[in-house]
Amino acid sequence: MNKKFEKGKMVPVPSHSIIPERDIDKSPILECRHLGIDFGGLRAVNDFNLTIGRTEIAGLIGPNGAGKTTIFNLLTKVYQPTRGTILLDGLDTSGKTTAQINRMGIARTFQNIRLFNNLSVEDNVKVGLHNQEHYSALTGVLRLPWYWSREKAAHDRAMELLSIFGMEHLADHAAGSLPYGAQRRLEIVRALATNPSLLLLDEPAAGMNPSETAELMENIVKIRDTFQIAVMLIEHDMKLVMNICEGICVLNFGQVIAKGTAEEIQSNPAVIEAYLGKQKEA
Ligand SMILES: Nc1ncnc2c1ncn2[C@@H]1O[C@H](COP(=O)(O)OP(=O)(O)OP(=O)(O)O)[C@@H](O)[C@H]1O
Repeated sequence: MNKKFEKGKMVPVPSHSIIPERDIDKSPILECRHLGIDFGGLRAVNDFNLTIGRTEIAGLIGPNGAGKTTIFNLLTKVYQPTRGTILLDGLDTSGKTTAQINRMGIARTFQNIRLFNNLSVEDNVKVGLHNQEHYSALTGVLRLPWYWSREKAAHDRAMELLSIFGMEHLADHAAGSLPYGAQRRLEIVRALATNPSLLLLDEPAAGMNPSETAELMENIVKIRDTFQIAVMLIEHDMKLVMNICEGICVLNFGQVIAKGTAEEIQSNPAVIEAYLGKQKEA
């Protein structure tokens, strides 16, 4: 039987639940084929192959410097690959820009929070929503009726998205004034506002306390279930990864050393030596 993470523990879910089986084989949302990038003489990522299902929560783990963030940068075209192909929903993303990739359906958060600190919480979300807006500059400058109806829709949508994390009451606050955990949640909301089919989260639990992390786990699953999207996350918090990721990929020195379920990964000797073993020593 499937299990899901709820109120701090794994619980069985009934068979009619929308929590999917791993759906990799049903036209994956993402496929990386022989992906690689060199920085001068350094092969930061090499022969990276990965397939992610449409509603899968996937984990990318590995020791510091293994190449995890570089893979996110490749997926979002911050870097163009030296080798290999990335297919998003079956479409080759070669030569696309970061903005084009976002419109194609990949949104991300960053290891170091990147909010507009002086803008309100609501306006930070609207920045993501405006990726979807199509009214002309003239409509905006002249404040034509169409503009106001779009602005009302944007406000309503921003509040709806903020409600995922129970943050509607913070809408008017400056983003920079929020506590750290709330800023991380706002980054996720802003990424969701761009309407992605694949959400990339770079260390979403970094700096969170255990109760915030437990709540985050529930919310990541809730986001996947509500929006029916795929989530790929980089995370050093093994409890989070092992509890909510259906598929886990382990990198070391830019190479995949293991792929599988939490159970398979935890008992893989190469992983224990390269990653979990090192954690135990620490
Ligand atoms: N723009 C760049 N120029 C040169 N080297 C880079 C660049 N970006 C990343 N690297 C190198 O590539 C390797 C992988 O770095 P990356 O940041 O992807 O690792 P990571 O697995 O995300 O690490 P961490 O868990 O510490 O965030 C490192 O050796 C890093 O120094």
